[in-house]
Amino acid sequence: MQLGLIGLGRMGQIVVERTLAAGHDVVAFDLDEAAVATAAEAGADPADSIDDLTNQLGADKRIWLMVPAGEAVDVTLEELESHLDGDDVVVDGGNSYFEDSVRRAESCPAAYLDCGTSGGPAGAELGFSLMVGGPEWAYEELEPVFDAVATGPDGHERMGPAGSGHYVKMIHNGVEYALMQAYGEGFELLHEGRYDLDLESVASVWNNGAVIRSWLLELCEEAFREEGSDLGTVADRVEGGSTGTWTVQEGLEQEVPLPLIYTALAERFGSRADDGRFSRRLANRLRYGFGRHAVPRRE
Ligand SMILES: NC(=O)C1=CN([C@@H]2O[C@H](COP(=O)(O)OP(=O)(O)OC[C@H]3O[C@@H](n4cnc5c(N)ncnc54)[C@H](O)[C@@H]3O)[C@@H](O)[C@H]2O)C=CC1
Ligand SMILES: O=C(CO)[C@H](O)[C@H](O)COP(=O)(O)O
Repeated sequence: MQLGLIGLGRMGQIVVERTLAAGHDVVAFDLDEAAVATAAEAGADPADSIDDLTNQLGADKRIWLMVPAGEAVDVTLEELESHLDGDDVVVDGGNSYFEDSVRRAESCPAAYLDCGTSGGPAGAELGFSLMVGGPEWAYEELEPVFDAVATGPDGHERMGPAGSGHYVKMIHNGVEYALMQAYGEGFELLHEGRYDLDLESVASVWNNGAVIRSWLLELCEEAFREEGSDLGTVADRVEGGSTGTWTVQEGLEQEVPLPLIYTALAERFGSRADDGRFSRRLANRLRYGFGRHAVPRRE
């Protein structure tokens, strides 16, 4: 298959590499020329504009967007619009708000798949977990690419109609916030508590058979190994927050109580006051662990 890839940052480059490794062809475009050059070095055909990208794709275009959620997706779709018809498929693999995806699916001339992507840059080798919403025929058409980008055939699933992929990913992120908060509180108590503990050892022993073992806990272990038990210069400022906010808003609309997710979100907002909480410093470092997000540091 030939795939057009727009957005070649931390996540897009991985989609390029995994798609090429599975024997498909990739035409790659990004506003940043250096990112296009990196994709070309990996074996993709470079494009210098969206016009160029669509010209290089034949009929029945398959295009994957991996640009930041929000305006960049709308701008890209506007530019693509005149090149698309009903036999084409566009995948949005970013963290778009699900209602935006429903709107885009209605107005896009191509079949539109909203694809929640989990695993982050750190999960590149293993492959991602993909939660896909949209028309069944388009999902089936893209299955060879999903097989390549995901951990394999079990790493992707069609969730339902338009919006459902990004809806599931939004709630996944709410869960992610709450889990980070729970690990953060536990390690904060261990850090402030009665014993002088090596937190890397605690995380390591928990990761070997304990009920609470997980990838996030492996990232805690990595964070303590790389930063030290006191987390060194990692600041107590946790960035991000959009997907958690949407999850909490949806909980309110559906009248489903989400006290843990809400508290984790409130902690993030509270962290911007800078009062040194250990749990917030661990959450800050974990966002680097899974997402390669920048780590605010203390002076
Ligand atoms: N980093 C992570 O852990 C994860 C990120 N995501 C989502 O994937 C999407 C991409 O994330 P990252 O790769 O981390 O971001 P990134 O910031 O590393 O890369 C975004 C790329 O898009 C390019 N870009 C921006 N506007 C563009 C436009 N109009 N046309 C063409 N290229 C454009 C930028 O130049 C950049 O190379 C976002 O929606 C993000 O929320 C999803 C799961 C995990
Ligand atoms: O989707 C992700 C992980 O699953 C991204 O890393 C996302 O950026 C995390 O959300 P936030 O930026 O609000 O921490």
